[in-house]
Amino acid sequence: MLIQNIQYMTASADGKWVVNTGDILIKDNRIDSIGNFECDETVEKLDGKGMLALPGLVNGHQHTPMSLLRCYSDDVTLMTWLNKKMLPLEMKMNDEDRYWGGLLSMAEMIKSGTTSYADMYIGIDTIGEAAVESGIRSVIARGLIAMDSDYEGRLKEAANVVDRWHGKGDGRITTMIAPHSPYMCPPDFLRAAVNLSKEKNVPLHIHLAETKDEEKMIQEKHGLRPVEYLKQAGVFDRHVLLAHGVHFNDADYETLKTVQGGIIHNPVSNAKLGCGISDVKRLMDTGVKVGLGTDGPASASSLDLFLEMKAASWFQKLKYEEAAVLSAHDVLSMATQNGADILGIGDEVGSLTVGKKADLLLMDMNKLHLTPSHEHANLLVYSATGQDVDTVIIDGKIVMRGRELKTIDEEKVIANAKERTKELLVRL
Ligand SMILES: N[C@@H](CCSC[C@H]1O[C@@H](n2cnc3c(=O)[nH]cnc32)[C@H](O)[C@@H]1O)C(=O)O
Ligand SMILES: [Zn+2]
Repeated sequence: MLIQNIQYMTASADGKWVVNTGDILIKDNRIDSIGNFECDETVEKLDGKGMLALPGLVNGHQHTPMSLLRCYSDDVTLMTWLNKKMLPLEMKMNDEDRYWGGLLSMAEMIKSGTTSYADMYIGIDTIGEAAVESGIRSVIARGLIAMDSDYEGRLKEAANVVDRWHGKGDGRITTMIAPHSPYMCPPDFLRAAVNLSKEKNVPLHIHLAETKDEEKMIQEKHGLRPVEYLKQAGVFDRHVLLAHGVHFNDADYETLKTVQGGIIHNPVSNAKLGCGISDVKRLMDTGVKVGLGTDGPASASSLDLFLEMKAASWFQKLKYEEAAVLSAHDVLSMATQNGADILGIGDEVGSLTVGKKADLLLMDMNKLHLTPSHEHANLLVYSATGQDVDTVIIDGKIVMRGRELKTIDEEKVIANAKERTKELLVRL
């Protein structure tokens, strides 16, 4: 496929995003070359005039089936939301619910420009199926909570997810091991999860330092800070995706200095659940990689990463009372290459680079709110929304064109998601 006459964004070594114009040639599932070409008529052409190409966005932390619980419980603290509202309903969810909820999330993500994302949930087989069907790039993991004593069964399920799914969907599906959080995993269970990630040679995915309550709980139970607790269990010996990272002290930043992987910042979820504002500037100054995520649709309520980019930048500027903090350029890198690196797929995706997998979006720039274009990075972060994404290509395949999904029947997903939700509520 040849995308002709397109403006495209690449990040230079100093972290600044620049715009170029040319043609992008995609062969099979990779970016073959970028420049100016003539191709014969056998090559599919895509006119890029008026469009701006970007690397596909990476949503680094998700619980896709929770789309069925969107706006079911809001305006309460995290621990009330999770224990009183989410978990009881999630216990009643079946595979069919998770399939349609998963697909609903994937459709929403693709429509707003997300091409890769990380999922932590249960009933992963149905999520895997939905991911393969939708064409999205997905890093899936069985969320591990020590709710009963069947640790072995849960760890086995997590291992099975890796065995069955790693590399599926033409390599679009990869896997992780996901102990839920310090407060949901006792030490031996957490250590067993770390060992499993070693054994299976896949990264870890865990919630960390999301609330002050968490800090208190871990202190009371184990006499440690959440970061120390993870350190003692060997979490930082592995590549790890740490979701949230809001509450750290000086010693924590010191520990995080050498972390492989990094923090996925979920500003909208953190704001809505009243958790606090992660110190992204300090993390970055410390040398910790920071990516962006929405968290589940029941906490963020929207899966539009363009909204997260705005929130990330706004909140840091407010926190520091300094407009120069967390520029649009930094935020674009968080939503692309940084996220891809933290998901362990940064060699393959995250930038428009020859040889990488062809995951990209074409933004329709012919819009009132995107006119004029002095500085594209600023325009993308501060003015654009997911609705401005016109075309999405994942793994060399067009999954959306002219805002029409090619792999997912949108109306069918909406109808089924509504139906599943109705039935789920009856079961409660
Ligand atoms: N409930 C499952 C495993 C959970 S996987 C992912 C879990 O993370 C929960 N979750 C979603 N967002 C957040 C968050 O921001 N912090 C903590 N947990 C969350 C969500 O409710 C879901 O139960 C079991 O029975 O084994
Ligand atoms: Zn979460």
